[in-house]
Amino acid sequence: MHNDAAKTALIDAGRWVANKGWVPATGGNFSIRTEHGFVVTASGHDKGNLQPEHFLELDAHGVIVAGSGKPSAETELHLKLYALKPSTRCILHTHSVAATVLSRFIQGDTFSVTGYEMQKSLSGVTTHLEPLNIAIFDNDQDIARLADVVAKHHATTPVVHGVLIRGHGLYAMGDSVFETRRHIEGLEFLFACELERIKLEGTR
Ligand SMILES: CSCCC(=O)C(=O)COP(=O)(O)O
Ligand SMILES: [Zn+2]
Repeated sequence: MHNDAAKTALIDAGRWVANKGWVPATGGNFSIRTEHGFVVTASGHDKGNLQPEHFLELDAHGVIVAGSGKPSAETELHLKLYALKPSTRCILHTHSVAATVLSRFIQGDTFSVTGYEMQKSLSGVTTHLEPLNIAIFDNDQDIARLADVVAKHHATTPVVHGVLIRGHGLYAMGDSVFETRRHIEGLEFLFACELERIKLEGTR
């Protein structure tokens, strides 16, 4: 994808996730793999009202080649996820209430669900009968260190659709902007269902 098309797609995605209430208070950051590198949101902007000047262009090594301001504080995690899964073309990071609360409530290192038809919104999933697992990592203000922890985990348990960062939010990934948006929407539906279920019946 060309840089300008990437920015347009991310502006549109930002408006969409903001309308869902998933990027409050400048939370969240977005990126696309382009022909020659990456486009990533600049730090600190309202992700629901992005403008073309709110992006930086990076080369294939993650070095800034165009744009002003600072790249997202979480750029290193985006770059690591692209490196871990080379088919990934778009990463959208969101801060929904459900992802934030559930990732704190779950004490283990995995959000695991079975039995929901919506699991099939995630690429490669063909049945509600098998567990869908999303890894949860403890939040860390040292993003390089957090990215290394994700990479270490990926060596044994590959990251496929995204990861949760505890008390922080969701990183969803996909082979296109459309797929990443579908993964966010599907995962957020599953998070919301699990929160409702836990409220009704506890963790059983
Ligand atoms: C305002 S929420 C704290 C920062 C954060 O987690 C986030 O997603 C936004 O950071 P950025 O540097 O990309 O604006
Ligand atoms: Zn964040």
